[in-house]
Amino acid sequence: MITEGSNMDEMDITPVVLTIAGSDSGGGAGIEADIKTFGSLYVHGTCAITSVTSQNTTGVKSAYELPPSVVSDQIDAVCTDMDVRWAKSGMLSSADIVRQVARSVKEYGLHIIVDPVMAAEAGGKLLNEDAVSVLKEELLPVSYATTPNIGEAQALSGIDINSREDAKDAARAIAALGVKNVVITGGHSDAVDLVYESESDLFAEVPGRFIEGGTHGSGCTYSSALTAYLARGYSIVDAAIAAKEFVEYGILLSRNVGKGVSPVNQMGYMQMMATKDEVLTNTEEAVKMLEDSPNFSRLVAEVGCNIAMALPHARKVSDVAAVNGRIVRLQGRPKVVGCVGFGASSHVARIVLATMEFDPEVRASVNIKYSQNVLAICEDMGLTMSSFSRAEEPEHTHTMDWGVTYAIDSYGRVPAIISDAGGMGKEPMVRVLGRDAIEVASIAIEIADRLAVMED
Ligand SMILES: Cc1ncc(COP(=O)(O)OP(=O)(O)O)c(N)n1
Ligand SMILES: Cc1nc(C(=O)O)sc1CCOP(=O)(O)O
Repeated sequence: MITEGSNMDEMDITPVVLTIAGSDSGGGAGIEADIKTFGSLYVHGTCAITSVTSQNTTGVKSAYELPPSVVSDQIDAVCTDMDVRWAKSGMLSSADIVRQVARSVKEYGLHIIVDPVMAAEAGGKLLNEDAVSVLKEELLPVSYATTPNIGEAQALSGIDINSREDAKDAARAIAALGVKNVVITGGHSDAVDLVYESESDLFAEVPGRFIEGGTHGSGCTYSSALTAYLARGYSIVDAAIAAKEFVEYGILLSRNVGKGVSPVNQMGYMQMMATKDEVLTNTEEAVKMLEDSPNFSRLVAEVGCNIAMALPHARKVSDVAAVNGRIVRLQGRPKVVGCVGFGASSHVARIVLATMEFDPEVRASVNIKYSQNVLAICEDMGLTMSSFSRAEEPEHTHTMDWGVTYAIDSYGRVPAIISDAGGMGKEPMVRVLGRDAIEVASIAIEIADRLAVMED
């Protein structure tokens, strides 16, 4: 129940952040991207619009610049009413607007993150040429951070960036203008972001991955996520790590709207967090089912068992939930050691990741003890089956990646069961595959129950 008191408490702790930027009618970049990002990161977003662009996924068609006094009126309205400490700027359009923003930043003591937006990816100028020098001379000296991409960093520093060392030189040159922190995004030839803290003269590298998907508005989304995390008390490096992850999920879950470059989905991160909870809950329930099944102890392998379920679009072991200490046999019963978390499994997680390369819907697996009886029961249950032989494994591969790929390739599609008869010092194993952890646990328990009937 929301009472007046609890609402007030919430208002007391919600940071208010301000974006000073242009509007993108296509809803992918600019103010629209910023406000959606702020909302999904639990800060209250406010705005001062600098320019109204008629824009879509194919580019900027026209821009209607607002007078600097209208920009400052909006900033005044917000800052005289609310406790605004953190702000960001995006499209500033003209030298006069840049000058006005610098004045307002000083007047209200704002910690501003300047995204030095110069042009839209799909085409369209967003900052007049004569405004660049004003940005360097008047706004950056009063800024907390700036987030140029490689092209913008070159334009601000005058340094050609062809290597990580060049990027470091450029970051130092930009910081010399007076801005405290410089975050160069996008890497030179990789997805690494560079964070430079001028006060300590320290660099941090934030690794990333190239993600296929819509990227329109990625710069705006990154800088607004960075601002939101800073407003929530993160350090500049932690905020840069978190903002990168936010944008990666936004690109991954972008929706295919428009005829050009699809916009980043600023709700993607929230959706992924909700999905993470679902995957954890499903895996935890499945683990409990196995622990509560006395017959499952018959299927506990010598090396122990693990049950794993991956996030949709999983690419790495840390995208897969499993038991962090495996399931073992203790006094004739299955016993879960540890708890369920992401990145907890190596073997079963790799089985799932290799399977998802063929069928992204098959996101779960459990390994069980190998025996001829188990294989006969699987056949009897009508489960589709394939296998691999460790003797055929080439050198320098990971058995789980190679074996699963081999078994699926030779069967022609993803089967429900993949087995191997073991090798020198390697236990033979059966793996059950399915859409979620509860499904594979149910199949494993049915196999265990049938095995009990067969053997007793
Ligand atoms: C109004 C407006 N502001 C900024 C941009 C540039 O956005 P960015 O996030 O750099 O993304 P791209 O447009 O380059 O894809 C913009 N387009 N419009
Ligand atoms: C050691 C081992 N090998 C397996 C196989 O399927 O061959 S399953 C397994 C145990 C589970 O390992 P983890 O906790 O790394 O997923």
